[in-house]
Amino acid sequence: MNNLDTWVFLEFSFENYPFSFFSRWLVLAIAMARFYMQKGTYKGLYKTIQKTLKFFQTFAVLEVVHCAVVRTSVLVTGVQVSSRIFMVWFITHSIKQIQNEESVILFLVVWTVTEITRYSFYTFNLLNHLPYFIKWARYNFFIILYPVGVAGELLTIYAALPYVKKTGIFSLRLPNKYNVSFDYYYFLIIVMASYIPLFPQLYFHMLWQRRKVLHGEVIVEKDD
Ligand SMILES: CCCCCCCCCCCCC[C@@H](O)CC(=O)SCCNC(=O)CCNC(=O)[C@H](O)C(C)(C)COP(=O)(O)OP(=O)(O)OC[C@H]1O[C@@H](n2cnc3c(N)ncnc32)[C@H](O)[C@@H]1OP(=O)(O)O
Repeated sequence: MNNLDTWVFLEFSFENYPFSFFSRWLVLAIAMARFYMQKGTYKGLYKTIQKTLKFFQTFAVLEVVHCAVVRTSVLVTGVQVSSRIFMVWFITHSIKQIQNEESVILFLVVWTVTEITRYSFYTFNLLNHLPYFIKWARYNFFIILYPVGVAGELLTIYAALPYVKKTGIFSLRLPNKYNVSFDYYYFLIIVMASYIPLFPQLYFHMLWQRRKVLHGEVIVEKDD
């Protein structure tokens, strides 16, 4: 195998990708911890880690592709991945004024802890040597981390609203040659509102998984 083949194998083979995702999020955690220890502040943290974050989180679309081979819901995974990609590219990347908000650091830390736990779970599971602590962490941490992460995301979108209104970013006003109008400000309000029906579905999905894995209960979930 040449270098490219090796890279493609490591990145895209089903057996290896949990480990590669685990190591990426670990790299991000180390970068965040180093930044905070050196500077003593979270201001500027996003700017320092943004390239790594965008690269890793964008690659998470592979998770939707991998739904073809793992026992997981494409709908749940799709909502989870698309909301994260939306946060990364259409909120924090695009609206620079909010990059130093505490809420950004909040969801970044929560995502990182979650993904390190989740991918270490998948990695050890595939190796058939799963330490109980990792299994326990996978199916307990989310109880707190999910709502905290969602709060971080919603507060960040909320903080972006005044800038979106002021700059008119991603909005299309009439008159224009397509004769259509689009207001990103109201779109963001709809996105925030959509957490109300969608988030409980993701949360209950995880609660069902928890009961199945930790307590051996078999639950038939209605799915796509
Ligand atoms: C265009 C604008 C869109 C805007 C949309 C706005 C609405 C959004 C509302 C919702 C927002 C969510 C926000 C979110 O970003 C917030 C956070 O994440 S905060 C941080 C806390 N988060 C979590 O804890 C996430 C927990 N949730 C999940 O992990 C997910 O539900 C999911 C990623 C889908 C994983 O669920 P899954 O069904 O896969 O459960 P399991 O992990 O138990 O796995 C089931 C079985 O599949 C095997 N598996 C799965 N993936 C892999 C893999 N990659 N490699 C190997 N094996 C894998 C796993 O081992 C299980 O197998 P088995 O049954 O044999 O044990």
